[in-house]
Amino acid sequence: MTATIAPALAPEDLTRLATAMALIAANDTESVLATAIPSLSEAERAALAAHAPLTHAAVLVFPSTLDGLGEELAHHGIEVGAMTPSVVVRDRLSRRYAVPAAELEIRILRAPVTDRAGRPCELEIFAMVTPPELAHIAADERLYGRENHFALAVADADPIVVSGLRATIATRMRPDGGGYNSHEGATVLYFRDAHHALPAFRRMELLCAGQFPHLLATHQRESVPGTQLLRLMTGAWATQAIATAVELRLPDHLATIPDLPGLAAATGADQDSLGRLLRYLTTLGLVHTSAAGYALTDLSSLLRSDLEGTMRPLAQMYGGPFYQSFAALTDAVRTGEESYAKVFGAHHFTHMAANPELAELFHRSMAASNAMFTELTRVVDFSAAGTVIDVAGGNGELLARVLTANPTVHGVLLDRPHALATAKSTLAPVATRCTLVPGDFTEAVPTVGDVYLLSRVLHDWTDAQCRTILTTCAADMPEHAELLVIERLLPETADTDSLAVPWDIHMLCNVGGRERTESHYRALLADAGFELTATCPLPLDTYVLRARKAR
Ligand SMILES: C[S@@+](CC[C@H](N)C(=O)[O-])C[C@H]1O[C@@H](n2cnc3c(N)ncnc32)[C@H](O)[C@@H]1O
Repeated sequence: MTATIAPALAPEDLTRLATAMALIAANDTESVLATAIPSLSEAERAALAAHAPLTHAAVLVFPSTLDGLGEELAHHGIEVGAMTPSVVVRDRLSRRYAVPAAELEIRILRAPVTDRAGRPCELEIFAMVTPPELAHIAADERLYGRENHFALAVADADPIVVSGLRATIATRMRPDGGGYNSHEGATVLYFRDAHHALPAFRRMELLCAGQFPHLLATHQRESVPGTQLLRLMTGAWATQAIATAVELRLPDHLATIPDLPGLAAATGADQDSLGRLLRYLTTLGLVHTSAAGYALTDLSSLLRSDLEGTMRPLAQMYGGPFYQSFAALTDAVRTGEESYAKVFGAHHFTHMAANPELAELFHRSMAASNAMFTELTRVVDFSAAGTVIDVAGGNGELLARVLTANPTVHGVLLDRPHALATAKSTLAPVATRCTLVPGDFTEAVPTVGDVYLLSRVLHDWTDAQCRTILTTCAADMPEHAELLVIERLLPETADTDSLAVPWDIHMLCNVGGRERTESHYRALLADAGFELTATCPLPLDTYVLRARKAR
């Protein structure tokens, strides 16, 4: 006589198991990746699939007992192998529901299934023995399915491969904990996209044979949302640490002095405090610390004052005047008016005009982005241009580069009188081919040019003001002349990272302007009678937009 099996599984859990099996049957590695992480490029998806194919879909169920569970599952067509204890999911539930881990009995069972491509996969079943006093866990987990996931198994798990795969997924899905299961000799890393439209695709597991304690620790830290939030909230500390470093001329001294007492003596700083600053700068990637002492990194080398195109003035501006105006960002967001004018009593450009020293620092800071200027002379062929007009060219850094790279070209620098004062020395090496013209681009620009530059000008102004500037240019430029607009471009879609996004806030705060998308600039140019003919990328997320008068 066959013994009757008392059912241990609730009907809703059987339904959930059937749904998970159907999901695997309807998917394969490619489709799971395409659905779960749609922003992956085709190449990334193919590489991920090659390194870590789909291995299982997991469901957490709540039997009253483990006795007879295998037979009951078999009765429903789910043939499972041996049970192993769960460690990671048990610990997650223990933390989530404040129940001691020792009081949770969870086993892992696996049933072979095939995906839609006919590849062998598994249904992974976490079975948590659920006495009545733990019924609330079952109810909550069934409702939210927090432990449901698809898993990718890393074929040849080594630390480099695992860290690369982890980094690729972590740019799209948030790290969501993980652990090492000693019973299975495997590390699991979870990721989550809480906003994914399909609940079944909200979690992903990277299953790696072996132990990766360092990687796991990083993943666990990143999984705590508070860690990331603390880093973000204290971003201003990094701004100030860098400003302090340049104030003390630390990057200059680090070039020759490796030891703390020597650095403290050279900078005139308190040794203990300087040591603490150096430790923070090390975590920011600005100082290299080793047994040999302290040294500059590629990043902090850019802050040396003797470097051509040094970024030191930028560090001084961001840690100085712009730091103060950013403190009033709330006001700018509330009113739509730039906070700089409220903090300093005048619009940015008026304030600069009245403060020559600050204006000089500002213009040097603008010139610090010389990487984009150098590239512009490579991307655009200026050699056939008789005259290049740099409209609001600041301290002449860009025009100097254009004229130096093109020995037959003449240049005209138009700007406010105070800006021209700072331009004379920059343009001294090409002075015989260059004219400085004080003026106002809302009234007139020189009429003799073949190429007109508007570099980082339009982003300082509202759309209406941009139309005035562009209309003035269109009216005064010869028919054949080309207009080159150099700006950061806001991404047309939300999923692309760009420096233009934070700089848009910078513009709001400091000048009352804005960063724009390419299509926004195209429309502004069209309003003034220009047509955009090409857009070419430059370093530091900037672009040159090439335009001609529409015919
Ligand atoms: C952000 S800076 C850009 C400087 C330079 N083109 C560059 O890319 O480094 C803006 C420039 O616009 C100039 N400017 C502001 N108002 C102006 C006006 N009404 N007419 C001409 N230039 C003006 C400022 O003096 C400043 O040099």
